[in-house]
Amino acid sequence: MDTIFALATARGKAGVAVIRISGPRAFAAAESLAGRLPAPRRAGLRHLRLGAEALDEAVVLCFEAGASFTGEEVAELHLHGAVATVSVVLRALGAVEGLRLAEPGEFTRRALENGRLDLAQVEGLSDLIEAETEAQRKQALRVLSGAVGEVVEAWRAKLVRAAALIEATIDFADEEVPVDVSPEVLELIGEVSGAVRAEIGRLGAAERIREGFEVAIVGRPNAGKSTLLNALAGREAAITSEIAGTTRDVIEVRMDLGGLAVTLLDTAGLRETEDVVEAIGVERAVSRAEAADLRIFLLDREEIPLIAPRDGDLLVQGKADLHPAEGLAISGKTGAGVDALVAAVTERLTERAAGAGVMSRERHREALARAIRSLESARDEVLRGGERAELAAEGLRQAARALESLVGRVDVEHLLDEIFASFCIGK
Ligand SMILES: Nc1nc2c(c(=O)[nH]1)N(C=O)[C@@H](CNc1ccc(C(=O)N[C@@H](CCC(=O)O)C(=O)O)cc1)CN2
Ligand SMILES: Nc1nc2c(ncn2[C@@H]2O[C@H](COP(=O)(O)OP(=O)(O)OP(=O)(O)O)[C@@H](O)[C@H]2O)c(=O)[nH]1
Ligand SMILES: [Mg+2]
Repeated sequence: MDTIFALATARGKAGVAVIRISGPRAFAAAESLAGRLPAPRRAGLRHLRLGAEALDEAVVLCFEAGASFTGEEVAELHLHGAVATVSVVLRALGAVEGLRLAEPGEFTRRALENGRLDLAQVEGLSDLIEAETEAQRKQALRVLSGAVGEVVEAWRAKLVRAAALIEATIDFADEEVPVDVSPEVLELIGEVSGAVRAEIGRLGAAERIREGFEVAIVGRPNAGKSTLLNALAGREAAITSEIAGTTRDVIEVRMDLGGLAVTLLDTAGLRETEDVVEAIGVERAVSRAEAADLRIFLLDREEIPLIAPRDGDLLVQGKADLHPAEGLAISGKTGAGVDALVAAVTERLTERAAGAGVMSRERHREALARAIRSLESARDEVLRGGERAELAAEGLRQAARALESLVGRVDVEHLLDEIFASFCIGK
């Protein structure tokens, strides 16, 4: 097994920079620079030297194999965060026999291989590092702490019990008065499918928290959509003008609304048009608005929107500084009503986010759907009864395997490269 090392903190000038070394030669490598190492899990201040050359004065922290993040020997060098310091220490480590630079996510991959984290926790760790808002941080931390593994284990235990009940009747099929286990088996299958379906129902909201909700501003040309976007963004993200048909491309602005990641979309004004380029813009506006989680319809007075609002969408009167208005009314120009609009959007999205479960990816949705299919076929076999018991038990085992793939106990080798490719070096 190679010993790997990398800068674990962000690149560039910083107060402190941490280089992490993991593998069988981690302590030996750290010792070659730092001299006598502090006791494991005790920080010690050391002069790092390469021969006679002083490299830095650093804090050194060691974790023994079996009690570290990766499960291997880990040594950390907490350096002064100068670009030149990091660079000279990385070079010195690269010259140590048996050491090489880590690939992206390789420390975490080792943690997975050594059973320190399950696959869902690895995804949670990846999400945690990507987290920019409070909701993302909370959701990722829950997953990193093993929330997915806990639900999966509870479901799996029920399926294992149901399969065992069936197996028992197969083994004792010759008895005079066979016990009918099917009510209990059906009950267990029903409980697990109900819970799995509920989790599928909560997955969309969790996915939105992870990726961000999309909120589209739509309305007729000149309604003031781009002006509103700029007011919300606090900067001139979109061009505005008195010429109808100014916006053509969809303009995206990322925001944090009450701890939720939101991508706000400014779109082309909706109208029939001879202008080929504008028409493409209108087409994009319609399709992005339809796909968005929420639409803000910016209306002229008494105007009927060109696409249909859905339940929960916001109908807002624009240019409220020019005309008296009722209900939700804003002026992108003066800023009047913008705070109330933000509050209304935040309230609606917060309501949806409240329905989030612990699973948040397409991979999870697929595994849950596979589990449901196997549970349905198992239930059908139980209901048919008699000779089909073996098939019912097999369906239950398949469902259990689908659930286990969530935490990576089976068939996930092919997923790993993709998952780790998105990690930074040093994680
Ligand atoms: N300096 C430093 N800070 C860090 C990390 C790190 O690697 N180094 N982490 C990196 O992500 C996070 C903390 N995660 C960690 C997870 C497990 C262990 C660890 O040593 N686990 C052992 C001992 C557990 C214990 O003492 O209770 C184990 O699980 O056996 C360390 C850090 C955030 N802060
Ligand atoms: N008085 C007033 N004028 C506004 C307001 N919002 C926008 N305008 C003006 O209305 C015109 C159109 O504004 P835009 O924000 O470009 O309108 P838009 O909806 O993005 O238009 P398209 O991109 O063409 O669809 C500009 O001259 C703005 O200055 C407002 O709240 N009050
Ligand atoms: Mg515009």
